[in-house]
Amino acid sequence: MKKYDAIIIGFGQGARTLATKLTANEWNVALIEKNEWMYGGSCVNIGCIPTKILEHDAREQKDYATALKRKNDVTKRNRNTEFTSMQKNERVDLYTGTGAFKSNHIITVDLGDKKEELEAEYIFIDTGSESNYPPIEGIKETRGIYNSTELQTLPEVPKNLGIIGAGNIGLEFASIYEMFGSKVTLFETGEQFMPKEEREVAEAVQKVLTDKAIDIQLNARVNKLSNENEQVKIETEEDDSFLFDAVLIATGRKPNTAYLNLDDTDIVMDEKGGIEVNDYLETAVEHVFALGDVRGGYQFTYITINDAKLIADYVLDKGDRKRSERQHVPYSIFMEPSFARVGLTETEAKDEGYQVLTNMAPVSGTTRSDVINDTRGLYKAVVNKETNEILGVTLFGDQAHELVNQVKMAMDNHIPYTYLRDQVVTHPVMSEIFNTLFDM
Ligand SMILES: Cc1cc2nc3c(=O)[nH]c(=O)nc-3n(C[C@H](O)[C@H](O)[C@H](O)COP(=O)(O)OP(=O)(O)OC[C@H]3O[C@@H](n4cnc5c(N)ncnc54)[C@H](O)[C@@H]3O)c2cc1C
Ligand SMILES: NC(=O)c1ccc[n+]([C@@H]2O[C@H](COP(=O)([O-])OP(=O)(O)OC[C@H]3O[C@@H](n4cnc5c(N)ncnc54)[C@H](O)[C@@H]3O)[C@@H](O)[C@H]2O)c1
Repeated sequence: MKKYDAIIIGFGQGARTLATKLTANEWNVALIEKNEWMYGGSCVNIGCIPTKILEHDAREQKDYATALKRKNDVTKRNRNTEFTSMQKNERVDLYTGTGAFKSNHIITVDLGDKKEELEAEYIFIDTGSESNYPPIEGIKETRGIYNSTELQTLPEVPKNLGIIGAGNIGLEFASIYEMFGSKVTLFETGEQFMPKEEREVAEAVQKVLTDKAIDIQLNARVNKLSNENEQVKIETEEDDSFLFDAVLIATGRKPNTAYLNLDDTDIVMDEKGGIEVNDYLETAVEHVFALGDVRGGYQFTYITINDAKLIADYVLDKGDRKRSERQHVPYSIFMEPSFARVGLTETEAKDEGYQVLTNMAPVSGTTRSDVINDTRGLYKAVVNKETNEILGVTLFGDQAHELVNQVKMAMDNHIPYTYLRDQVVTHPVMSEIFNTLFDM
């Protein structure tokens, strides 16, 4: 049996970060990836980068075939870079096969034609997440149903696209495919659109999408999928029926533990199927860690990378960072225009007992909106009345995905809102909106 200092199962962005740090400290590492088209993980191959390329090119009104080709070319190039960076690292053995636990510290790699057993004191699980399919009648056997990975490989844009789930993926894909010419219908079980977000901002998003002729069906419980001729029929509990050329399932992603054989270990799962970890991301088994999507919680590339850095510091004895000390985590939905948030909404802040000041600033009030000829959007801020610290912002409109990081930095460093209110910035840019937004 081959022995290593560490085995990493799954080659996502966290794995790459971790392998680089461990090998720089002279650890010998086995890195196991199940699919040869997934070196670098979801972000590089089927997630962040490919979808943001499509979004960018759709905004630039490129035709779909051209955008698809660019997306595929860049993805291939990035995957090769990921592969080569590990391949040429003399301390890494890259296995293309499926990793599974035989026991707490022994891993079996299924290489197709043979199996190998590997042993290590340290094991890191970075197996990501996979699409979650709700229990809808016909979902498995109906043709024309895709997850986000499959939809973005279609050679042509579906004329009529149904999307089940109006979360991150649902909203991003609705925006992208609408720009490429699809007639999009979104189905969401909830009564409210973007229920966890600031109401005023969610309503502004809903209006922009509706103005684009994206049909948003709320309170819509899809209970049957079937084929009618070459189309997909969606039937809802409310007895409505719809026909589409393609249907995207965007109802969340679940931790990918399917192949790991965790039953033969002492690793403990949480009630949502994520791998339970402590503040240093160590599982119930000593020296076995889980990072990124597979441990449940936030599903963002910057989280898996940050997890990897935290774990590396811990196992290499280079610092004492804890997950609970991680500061504010922002997020963006890359729609057109973009949406972003960090911290609390007004309702959440009040529920937590804060005395708050709030303010909203419409994008139409900025000089930037004249320059770009786009007045759509609304920014909202919530501030702690007692300390002047920012509790949260929800941003919708031009540059939201960039500007949210400015506010995150202010929040992490306890900079009072008055700093953003009074700061001198260049002109005419979107950052100026903070002078107005924080004038409360
Ligand atoms: C369509 C889409 C768009 C997204 N857009 C963004 C975005 O804009 N910004 C953002 O921050 N996040 C985005 N995300 C989320 C982001 O991609 C993930 O949070 C991130 O990639 C998770 O990284 P990870 O390291 O946890 O897992 P992954 O990157 O998924 O890596 C896990 C790897 O493990 C492999 N694997 C699984 N099981 C085994 C096994 N038993 N043996 C060997 N290998 C195995 C898988 O093949 C995979 O390559 C998006 C996701 C999707 C689906
Ligand atoms: N920009 C980004 O950072 C980005 C982009 C895409 C994906 N992601 C990550 O990928 C993960 C998965 O994205 P997602 O959009 O699939 O999940 P999600 O959790 O964001 O949204 C799923 C949506 O589906 C709805 N839903 C669930 N079951 C349903 C049903 N039966 N019928 C109708 N609606 C239903 C939910 O109410 C929810 O609104 C996210 O957690 C996110 O972190 C991030």
